[in-house]
Amino acid sequence: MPLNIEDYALIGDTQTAALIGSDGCIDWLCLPRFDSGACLTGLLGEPSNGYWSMAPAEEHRLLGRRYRPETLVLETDFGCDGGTVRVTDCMPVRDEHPDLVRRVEGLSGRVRMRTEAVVRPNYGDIVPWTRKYDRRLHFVAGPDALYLDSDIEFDVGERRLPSAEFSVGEGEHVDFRLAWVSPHGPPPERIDVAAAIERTATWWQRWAQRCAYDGPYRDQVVRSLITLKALTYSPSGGTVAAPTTSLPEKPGGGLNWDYRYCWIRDATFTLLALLNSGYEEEAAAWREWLLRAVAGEPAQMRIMYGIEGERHLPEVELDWLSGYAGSRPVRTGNQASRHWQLDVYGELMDALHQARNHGIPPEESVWELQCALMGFLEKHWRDPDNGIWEVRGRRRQFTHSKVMAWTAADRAVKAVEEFGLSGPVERWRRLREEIFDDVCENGFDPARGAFTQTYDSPAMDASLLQLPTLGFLPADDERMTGTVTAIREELARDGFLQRYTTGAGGADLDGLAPGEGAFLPCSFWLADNLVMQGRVEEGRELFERLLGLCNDVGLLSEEFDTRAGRLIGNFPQALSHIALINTAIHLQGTHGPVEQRARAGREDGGTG
Ligand SMILES: OC[C@H]1O[C@H](O[C@H]2O[C@H](CO)[C@@H](O)[C@H](O)[C@H]2O)[C@H](O)[C@@H](O)[C@@H]1O
Repeated sequence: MPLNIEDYALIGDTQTAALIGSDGCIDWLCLPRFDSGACLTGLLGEPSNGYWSMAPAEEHRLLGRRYRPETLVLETDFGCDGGTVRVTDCMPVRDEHPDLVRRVEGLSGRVRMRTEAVVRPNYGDIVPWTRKYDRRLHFVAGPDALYLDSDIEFDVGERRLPSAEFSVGEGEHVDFRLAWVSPHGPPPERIDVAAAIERTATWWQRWAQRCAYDGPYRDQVVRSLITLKALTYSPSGGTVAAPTTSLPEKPGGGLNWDYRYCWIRDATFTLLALLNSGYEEEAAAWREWLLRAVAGEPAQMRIMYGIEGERHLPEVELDWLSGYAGSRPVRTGNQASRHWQLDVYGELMDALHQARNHGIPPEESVWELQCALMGFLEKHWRDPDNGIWEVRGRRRQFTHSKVMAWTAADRAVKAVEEFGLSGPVERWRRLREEIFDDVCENGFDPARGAFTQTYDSPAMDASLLQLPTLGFLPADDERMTGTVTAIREELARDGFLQRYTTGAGGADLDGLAPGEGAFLPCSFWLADNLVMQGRVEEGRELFERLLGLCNDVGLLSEEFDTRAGRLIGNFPQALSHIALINTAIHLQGTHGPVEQRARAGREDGGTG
């Protein structure tokens, strides 16, 4: 039986990441980048696909685990008859070699430990050539070469399953370091593991200290910010949606996607969360990534890119992997990269508007790009699209997508009005009004008093909760209060929200089998709406219930299975943590991200 998804913790070096179970086992590690082939892939298959365990050899129990305060350095404590022991894990912030370090420390008594380092490059497909030089193991497989240095000797065995047993007494320690090198590079020098851990802890603490939020949810906000920072590929500034692929939306099912890419949508929300938490530098780096990625013909803009802005992300099934809890297929790449999703234009225009509002220094090419995008949008906003949820059925007239087209027009108008940029503002004003009228006429069901998912169906969609946040209508407009009521009636599961209805009717929309859980970002958006409607305590109550879904180290995945009471989907998921940060700031009553976006849309009666 695999561990539950919530039993994992994240470590990373802002270029890649690993997941460590509460049993001390690393079951997921991609080197050297987030999107590289994993060399430990037990998470998505069998132990033979790679893992690195570290735990007492005899019967034992988990005493607790935690991150060191405001860091991404993980401590896991185990107890057994012989005594207690701590395993400290982290990925040092990148210098010469991508690496992961582990320190085992005796806390009391004497504990016999066992470790197994089954390195299997290319997503667990390859048994590497393994050589041993005293306390160093060398694994080679094609483009991957890894070195495992330790204070003890491993026994490699004939089956190339390196393992070791050793004991630690109180005050003693045993160190390990796994480093990746390019196969033609020189072997890495040995390092001082204790110093690397301290340096890494200090780096994260300094970073976390810049957090401007000082409200009652600071611990959760800082953990979420650290998670976002860990998911941001530092050389380019692009943020991956999650560090994993194919953790299922429904255990045992086929809704398994690769999230190790940068979605314009998710990255835009990240930018807003960072800006509002005091991280202007990261926000500026993100904007640079964005400009590089989308450079070129607006018609060729993608909804997602690789971490360096790559466009070719073909979806492939890894048939040698049995999947997390049998959830097949395991996929790499993402077919959604070929989608037409209208909302990304609005998200991009909004993000650049917010960046200007925050004083991120202007760049000449930015406005040029925005004008080109507007030209494209003017011609195409009426086209059906795949929508914010990336449905794989036929393209539709999604109400949320049209509202995002309105957002693009609105922010273009504001760029001229508020920042003195030049453009055909009259034309954009007319466009904004035309889209507004179109949405109110075709995307609103007067009988139900609610906006609907598409122009041709009465179904509800939680993305419509974004309308007041974007400034399309005030939250207390009766069309919005009606929409919130209808969304809760149709999509609430134990108080949390699904994105849309799957199953009868829904399966047709998606072209995929039904069965997903409550989508956590949408549930935070519901809390935002309640707060904006003045129902602050109701909003807070929902927010605190959502905080209760965080695992023991403060992490959230994309969805929650309300029946099983488990986190599901890729993990940890940036969108969920972004929504957490935004709602926490919103609840604090400052002019947080939600209100700022809403004001941006409303102030001049932008509703046409
Ligand atoms: O559920 C089907 C879709 O799931 C993924 O999309 C979701 O994740 C994206 C990244 O966080 C998010 O931007 C999107 O709004 C979500 O619906 C997956 O990438 C798609 O391929 C898949 O169709």
